[in-house]
Amino acid sequence: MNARVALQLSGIERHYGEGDTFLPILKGADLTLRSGETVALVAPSGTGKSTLLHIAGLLEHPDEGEVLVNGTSCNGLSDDRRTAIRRNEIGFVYQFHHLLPEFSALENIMMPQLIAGLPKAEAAERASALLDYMRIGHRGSHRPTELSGGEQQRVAIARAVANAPLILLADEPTGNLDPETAGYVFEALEALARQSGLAALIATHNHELASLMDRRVTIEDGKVVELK
Ligand SMILES: Nc1ncnc2c1ncn2[C@@H]1O[C@H](COP(=O)(O)OP(=O)(O)OP(=O)(O)O)[C@@H](O)[C@H]1O
Repeated sequence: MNARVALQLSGIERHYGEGDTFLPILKGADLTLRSGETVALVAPSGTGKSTLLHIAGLLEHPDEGEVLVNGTSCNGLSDDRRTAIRRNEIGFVYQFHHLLPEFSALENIMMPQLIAGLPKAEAAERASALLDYMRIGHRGSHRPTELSGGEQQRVAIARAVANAPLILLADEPTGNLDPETAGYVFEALEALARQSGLAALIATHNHELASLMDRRVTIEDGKVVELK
């Protein structure tokens, strides 16, 4: 595949604790993610999936190694610059949706666009199109508590891609959903990646859903290893 490299992690090292509690988690992890590809990160609990996603998403610094987003090395950038790259290039989806409860589904999806300076009408139009794409166009005026778990998660995905990021990072996005809805959410992520050239890295414990992605990787002894 010759698509451009959206995210490159090289030689990532990360530990927690010191002295007696020293716990090395990532020990030279490498990963390349290209535009339009979906990669499942399937690894046992505690091996460092969330740690890797946080480092990839510029939420944490590695002890060693380099993170390149769209060719830009993020090592040594100011916090402001890292925040700007995160806002413009990276979307996040978590196991629990983290939607703002006092706003409607539509408003939740508009929010990142308004923060990015888009006019209200344009943000509303794009939010509405994303809701349609996720097949929940009829639920736009509802608040998160009025939506089912699967609907909430689809709103969260729509919000994560509202500013057309280059990279989508998802940490157990279907962990609390029933199998049918989980399959639906994975399909939506896949279709988005294919259509918009998004590069998606999705941590999941679900091997069946992982098999829907272009590639599967795991973490073994602190390194990223390709799964067949
Ligand atoms: N802030 C922290 N301080 C100390 N240890 C931590 C910290 N964050 C994570 N850890 C430990 O690092 C290891 C990796 O954590 P991480 O959350 O990345 O794993 P994971 O693969 O995402 O696990 P799960 O599938 O259970 O979410 C775990 O053993 C965890 O207890």
